[in-house]
Parts: sequence; structure tokens; C-alpha cells
Amino acid sequence: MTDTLNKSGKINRLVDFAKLTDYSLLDTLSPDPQSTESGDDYDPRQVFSGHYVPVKPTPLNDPLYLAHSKALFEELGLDDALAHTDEFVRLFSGDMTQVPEPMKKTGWATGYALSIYGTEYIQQCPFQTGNGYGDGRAMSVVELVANGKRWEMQLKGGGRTPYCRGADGRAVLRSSVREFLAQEHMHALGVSTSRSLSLIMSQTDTVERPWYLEGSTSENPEILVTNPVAITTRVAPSFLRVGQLELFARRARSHQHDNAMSELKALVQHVIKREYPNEIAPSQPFDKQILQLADAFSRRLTSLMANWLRVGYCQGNFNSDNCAAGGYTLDYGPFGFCEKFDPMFQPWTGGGQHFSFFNQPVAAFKNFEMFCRALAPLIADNTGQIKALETVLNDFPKLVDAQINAMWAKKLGLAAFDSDLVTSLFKLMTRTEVDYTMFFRELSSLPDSVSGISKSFYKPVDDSLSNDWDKWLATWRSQALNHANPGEVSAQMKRVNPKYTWREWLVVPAYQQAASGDTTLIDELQQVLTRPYDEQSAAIEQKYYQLRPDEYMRAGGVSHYSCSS
Ligand SMILES: Nc1ncnc2c1ncn2[C@@H]1O[C@H](COP(=O)(O)OP(=O)(O)OP(=O)(O)O)[C@@H](O)[C@H]1O
Ligand SMILES: [Mg+2]
Repeated sequence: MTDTLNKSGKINRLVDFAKLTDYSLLDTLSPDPQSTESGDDYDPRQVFSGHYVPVKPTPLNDPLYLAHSKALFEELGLDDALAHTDEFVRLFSGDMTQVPEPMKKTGWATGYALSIYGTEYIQQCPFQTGNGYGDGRAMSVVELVANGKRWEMQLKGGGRTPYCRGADGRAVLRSSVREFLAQEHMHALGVSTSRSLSLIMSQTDTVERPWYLEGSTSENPEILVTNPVAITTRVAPSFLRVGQLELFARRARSHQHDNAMSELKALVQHVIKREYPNEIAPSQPFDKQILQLADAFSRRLTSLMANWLRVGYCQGNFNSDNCAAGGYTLDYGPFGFCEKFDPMFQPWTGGGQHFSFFNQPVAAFKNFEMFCRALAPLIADNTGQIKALETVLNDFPKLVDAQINAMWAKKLGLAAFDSDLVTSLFKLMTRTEVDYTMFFRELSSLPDSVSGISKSFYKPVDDSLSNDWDKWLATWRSQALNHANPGEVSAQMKRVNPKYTWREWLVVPAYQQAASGDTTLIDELQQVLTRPYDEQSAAIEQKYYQLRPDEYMRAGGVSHYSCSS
């Protein structure tokens, strides 16, 4: 043990954290040739080429530490004490001026393209070219290797970049608390996701956002509310998005500049190294790697869809720029978790039904199609490979169905998927108005009559519905219990059906309380949501294992929101 580490062998000073940095993959990419070394690059402008723009974050004034993820710190070998040091708070509130060597003193933002449900858009770019769209307020600050794994760390709300489109580059406390808590909740649920490092707010900087009046049931916000700003730092193997590959492919397809094709190729090689190092060997012919990449991504994305449905997660705005090329969950802005079961659940009023809960696998297919379309220019001369890529694309719906069916079987403790049983269950769940999470958790105790699941019902059931449930339960039990003993079936079901889930109405008080620097509720939610399958205490059960109260059913900012930033 050296003097750089504390007794437990964990890193507790930023100067030692800095020694983990390893920019060897970032440095294989090319910066925007028009960028400045200082990274003072804050006005909207077109970025025509290069993979990233060096940009210095804009520090928060009077930063205040609110929270960090103990689980991620543990994985990275960081001591919890590090999160409370001035150096750590300074860096992760956006001040890179004093970072220790060999850390770079600027961060970087990337451009990306946007496709919505399989249609390419450039309208969201202020120049109407697509060259001004990308990380408008997200910027990465470090690439490092910890315990043998490579990670990138990215500030969200770190200030303006050339892609800010005239906006302020900030994220409000509300959305930062949500992203911070949700990422670690998803990880604990066993769903692939970007992770949370830290959450820091400004005690003085504020921005205005449209929001709802107290108690409002309006669809759209009625007032502008002044919010404290915050930065949550998220962590992932990379932040490469489908949209980013699309940007470079669009340029290559239309020969926008001489390096367009080679920049696309370098980016695809980069995706492989950052996200698929164990699946794809870079020594093979590149054409072959491309097919392996499509295949590996389709496996990850289809598995992700099954997991989103399993835990009741709805992304809300599953555009290609919110679809990570590593197949994990990204951008916790317009998201929500389904409470009262509704296959069309969509908390984000701007999102439309195509991004609703049960339609997400179709939206994923559209994103996968854009991904394949972005790879195609690199193998355009090889008809055989193009055909093979089409096959991978065409197989996606079958693959996603298989993953989802296997997921339902597990959720129900069955040896194999039974379409009739599941379809009749959805009908009953809809007729009854059940709480999605509580229903499956109650079912995991293998009830033989409706009284064993009625805790999850939002309204009383009449005799006829009650009989239908009893019949369904009898059929289901005979199937579930014919392949294993009850104890095993119940235990297996409890491993995939969480007890605790994200309930927005229980998160609202936490971000409201945090505005005055009080993190009691954030700490409590962190505890509850990072052990979602555990029984936890009676007091926690009473508070968090609950149906959504009627007063929040149509509440603006709780049951739905139009602004997520
Ligand atoms: N306040 C802001 N200032 C500058 N750019 C913004 C701001 N809010 C959103 N953007 C940009 O608008 C685009 C669409 O926003 P969206 O809500 O999908 O992303 P986001 O929540 O900022 O971030 P991410 O996808 O990185 O998690 C993104 O490119 C984002 O960077
Ligand atoms: Mg986004």
C-alpha cells in the first residue's frame, strides 16, 4: 500500500484519482479543426468535421455536494471521503482549471444527428444543416481505467457548448436529482444503464423553466419557475449514441468533406473498442467486424427492451440520439415508471404514443435500423455483406419477441412462455387497474385466490372479475408449480419482480427538499431504490410499497411533464 491510498486501499484524493486517467482511446479520434485549445467555445456554431469539440465546462457558483453513488465508488476503488473533498467538488461542479496532471484541463462535447422513430431530422439544428446539433449541455471531463475497466465521466448541465442552440447549457436540480437516482436504481434492478457518480448543486445560480402550478392537472406547464441549477456526473464505457454514428454516416453518404468516410470508419472502430472490446477482435477484417457489431448491438438492445418492460420503465423520448450505441439506458429526462398498468403509458407529453411503454421495442427497432443504415456506407461495395447486414436487421423483431417472451415467462415463474396465459393476464390487469410493480410482487408469493393480489388493485373488484381472477390464478399456478417446488418458484420470481420501484410522487419531495440543501430524502431514496428486490424495513414498506394516491393521478409534474430539463 502506498501513501496515496487510505487504509482500505481506496483512492481518497483527486491527485490519485487523476492517475487513473487514460486518454488513449479519445486520442485516436480527431478534434474539430476549427476548435480552440482553450476550450472557450460557448456560442452556437456549425461544427463541420472532427469527432469532438474541446470545451471547458462553465463552473457552478457556490457548489454544494449533495450525493454520490457509494456503489459506483466501490466499483471504481474510490473512497467515499473523496466525494467530500474540495478538489472533487470543484471538478465535478465544472471547474477544471486546477485539475492535477495528467488530467486534461478541458472537457469535450460531441455532435450527433437526430432521427425520430426512423425519420431523419435536421430541423432541430439552428442552422438547418445538422452541424449545430449535439451535446448542448453535456460534456465529458475524463476517460479513465479503474479496476481494469474503461470509463468516461460526463457532466450533465456543465454549461454551454457550440451545440447549445442558444440555450443556457444548464440542468435544473429537479432533473439532476431524477437522473442521479434513476441511474443507480436501474443498475440495482439489473438493467444496463449509464451510472451516477455525483450530484452537486449551485447555491446561487438559477435558471427559469416552464413548470406547473401547485396542484395543477394541466397538460402543459402554466408558469415559469426559477430553479437552482445542478450538475450530475454520469459514467459509462462511452457516451456514443446511434445518432452520433448517423451524423458521420450522413456526411459520408453525401460526401460533405474529403475525410467524411474515414471519420465514419474511425468512429465505428472507436465504438467497437469502447463498447464491444470483449465481443469483437479488431484484428479481423473490418467488414466482418461491422457485422459482428450489428449483431452484438441487436442482442444488447433487444435484451434492454425486455428489461425495460420487466421493470416498468418508459424512456419517453427514445430517439436515435437518446439510444446508446452500447445498448444501455441513456438520458433520464422524459422517463417514467409505470404505476397503474397501462401498455400505452407515456409520462412525457411531448413524446407521443410511438414511445409509450409497450411500444418501446418497436421504437428500438427503428433506432436499430438507423444504426445499420449508418454502418452501410462502410460496406457499400460488398453486396454479400450488405445482404448479411439486412438479415441482422430483419431478424431484430424475432429476437426482441423471443427476449420479451422469455422475460414474461420468468416474471410469471413459468418454465416456458404461454401466449394465452399472458394475453388473458394483460386483459385482467387492465380491467382491474393494477399497480404494475405491486401486482407482480404479490404474485410472487403464489396466491391461490384474488385476495392474495388485491393489495395491488386501484379499485374494488366485483364478483365476476373476482371469479375471473380466481380462474386465471388456478391455471397459472398449475403451470408455474409443475416444474419446481413453490419455494423455488417464489424465490425466482422475487429476483425478477422488484418490491420497490420509482414512484414519482415520492421523488418530488426529495428534489424540493434538496433546494435548501437538505438531502435527507435523497439519501433515503438512494437506500430504498438501490435494493429494489429486498424486503427492507416495515417503515420503508409502509412508505414506499404503496399505490399512487388519487390526488397524484393527473397531477402536472408528477403523472406527466412536458419539460424534462
Ligand atoms: N438547457 C440546455 N442547454 C443547451 N442544450 C440543451 C439544453 N437542454 C437540452 N439541450 C440539448 O437539446 C438536445 C435534446 O435534449 P434532450 O432532453 O434529449 O437531451 P438532454 O436531456 O440534454 O441530454 P442527454 O441526451 O445528453 O441525456 C440535446 O442535444 C441537449 O444537449
Ligand atoms: Mg437527449
